[in-house]
Amino acid sequence: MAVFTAVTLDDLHQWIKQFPLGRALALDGISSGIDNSNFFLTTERGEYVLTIFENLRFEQLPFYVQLMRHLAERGIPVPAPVPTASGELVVTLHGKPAIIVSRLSGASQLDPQPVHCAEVGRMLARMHLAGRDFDLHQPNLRGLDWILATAPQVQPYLSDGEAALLRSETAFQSAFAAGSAYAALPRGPVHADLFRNNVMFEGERLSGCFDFYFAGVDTWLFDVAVTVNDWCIDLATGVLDEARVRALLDAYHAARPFTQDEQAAWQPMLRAGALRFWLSRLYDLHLPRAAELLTPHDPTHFERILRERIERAAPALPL
Ligand SMILES: Nc1ncnc2c1ncn2[C@@H]1O[C@H](COP(=O)(O)OP(=O)(O)O)[C@@H](O)[C@H]1O
Ligand SMILES: N[C@@H](CCOP(=O)(O)O)C(=O)O
Repeated sequence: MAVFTAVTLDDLHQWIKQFPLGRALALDGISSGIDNSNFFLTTERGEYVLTIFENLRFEQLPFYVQLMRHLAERGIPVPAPVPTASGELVVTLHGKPAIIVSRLSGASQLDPQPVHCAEVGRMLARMHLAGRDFDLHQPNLRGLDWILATAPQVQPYLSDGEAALLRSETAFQSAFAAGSAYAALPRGPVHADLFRNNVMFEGERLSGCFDFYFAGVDTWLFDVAVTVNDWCIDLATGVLDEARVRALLDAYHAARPFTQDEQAAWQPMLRAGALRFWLSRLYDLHLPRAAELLTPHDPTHFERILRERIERAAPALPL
């Protein structure tokens, strides 16, 4: 998509002076992405990305932007927000919240092999460990509370089979979340949307990850499940590819060993990760946001994944 909000170099001539970046030399809209207006920005000091937030309000941004800064300062390859001379990370441009962040190198790897999955697993474990001393708290806004509030809204639009699955899985997840194993799971800041299109590689080296705008505090295992459900599957069927699952989980485990409680929670958590995105895609399809001008992602993709996780156990977490 897109650029919802047009910006020109002239618009930036005075505006950019609040940043220690020198003059703006070039500005190019980025066509991919569906939530915000993003631009590659070249200044006298280097290469950056300018993001104008189309749906998030100012007060919703500190957690995401401060988390990116926290992780970047600890060597995790995420965009580093650029503060203004007065220390502000979020400013206003054309009446909307905007940030400037460092530009990451590389490109998405949409057909990942085990070597790429291992890199993602290693980086994800390091991200979780680096987030332990992050002092802001915001729940995962697409967690169980959101699921229980959203499911009834989409029910009227569903087939009998879809409606039955949604009812049974929300009941299953409510019972799972009320259990002692779930309560014992390690948790902290999670990305919660680490899909292939939000990570970049240079060859086999992971060079960055971005799009922290679904991040929140949740179980680390939820983040692993979301990631495995996108990086380690046959796209046509949702069936897990054992070599890629093993590569991702073994690399994660080597950096941050999984606990016994996580072993017990692994299968239900893969279902939770599938339910979360099946439901958000159903919502976007049947109840699109006013600003939603694009073809939403296909919900059936995650219905298939959920049914597959229910019917067939995934490879276990490494001990
Ligand atoms: N810091 C960055 N460095 C390099 N490319 C980026 C960066 N942030 C975003 N991009 C590019 O912009 C595209 C859209 O970004 P994304 O965050 O997915 O959009 P949206 O904000 O709509 O979710 C990405 O697919 C990527 O190609
Ligand atoms: N990645 C998720 C969430 C929405 O997608 P995005 O392109 O806005 O990151 C999905 O595919 O449903």
